[in-house]
Amino acid sequence: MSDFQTGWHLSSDPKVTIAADNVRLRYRVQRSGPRSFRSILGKRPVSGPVLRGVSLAAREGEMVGLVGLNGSGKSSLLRVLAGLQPATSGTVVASAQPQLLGVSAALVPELSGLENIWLGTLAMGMTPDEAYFARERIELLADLGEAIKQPMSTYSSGMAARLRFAISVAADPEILMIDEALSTGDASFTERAKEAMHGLIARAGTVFLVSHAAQTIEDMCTRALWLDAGTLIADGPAGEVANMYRYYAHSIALGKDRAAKKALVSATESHPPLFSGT
Ligand SMILES: Nc1ncnc2c1ncn2[C@@H]1O[C@H](COP(=O)(O)OP(=O)(O)OP(=O)(O)O)[C@@H](O)[C@H]1O
Repeated sequence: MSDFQTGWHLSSDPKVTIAADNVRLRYRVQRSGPRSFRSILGKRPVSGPVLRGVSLAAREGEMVGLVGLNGSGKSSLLRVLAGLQPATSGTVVASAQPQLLGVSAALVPELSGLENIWLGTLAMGMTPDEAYFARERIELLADLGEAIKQPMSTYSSGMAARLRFAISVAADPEILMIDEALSTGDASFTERAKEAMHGLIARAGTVFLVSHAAQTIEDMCTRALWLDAGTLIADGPAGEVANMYRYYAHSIALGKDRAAKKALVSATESHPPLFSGT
C-alpha cells in the first residue's frame, strides 16, 4: 500500500479538495507519414510513459504551482486531474469538478467577446441569470475595451487568454486549473489576475497553475510541485522549489548536466513529495 493510501486522509484540516493516487499515463500514437516510412518503422502505435505514478493531495486555500521542463508532463497532469484525459492507471478524486482554464473549447472565434462571455458562462453551468450578472465582472477583469465587441478571431493570443481567464474565474470554481494562460498577459492584467485568484482561494478554493516562469510560480503560488520526466520529484514552499528549479533549468541550458543532476537530487532530498508510489 502506498503512503498516499495510508496517510492522506488522516489529517483533514484544511479539507483536501483533490487527490491523485499513483496516476500513470501513457500516450499511444499511430505512426504517420508516407507508406515507405511506415514500412520501415512498423505499423504498431508507439507509446511512452508521460506520468509515472504521481500521487498528490491539495487542500482548500492552496495555490499550487507546477514547474518542470518542456514535455515533463505538466499539462497532461492537469488534464488528468481535471478529468479531461483518462489516466492509464491510478485514481483521482476531487470534491468538485475542476475547471481547467480552457473554456476555449466552448468559445467561437467568429463571435464577439461579449457573445463568447455569454456562451462560456452558460457552458460552465451558470444559469442565464447568473451569466447575466457575471458579465460585468468578466468584462472588468478581461479589460479589453471596445475589442470586447469584436470577433474573437481578431484577438491576439494574450487578449484571448485574458478573456478565457476572466470567464473561468467568474464561475468561482472550487478547483481552478490554469495552464500557462497568465504568461501572455501584461503586468496590470497579471496583478488583477492575481487578485482574482486570491479571492478564489480566500473562498476556500484550490488553484493549480502551470508556468515555465519560475518567477510567476514564486509570485503567485503558496506551494510548488516539480515534475521531471513524468515523476513528481519535489513538493514544497513555492519560493524554495521555484528557486531550485530555476537553478536546475539554468544548468541544463548551459549544458552543465552534472550540476543539473545534483540540483534535482538535492531538491528531492530537501523537499520530498508527500507521497511515494506503490
Ligand atoms: N496528445 C498527445 N499524444 C501523444 N503524446 C502527447 C500528447 N500530449 C502530450 N504528449 C507527450 O507527453 C509528454 C508530456 O507532454 P505535456 O504537454 O504534458 O508536457 P508539459 O510539461 O506540459 O510540456 P510543455 O512545458 O512543453 O507545455 C510529451 O513528451 C508530449 O510529447
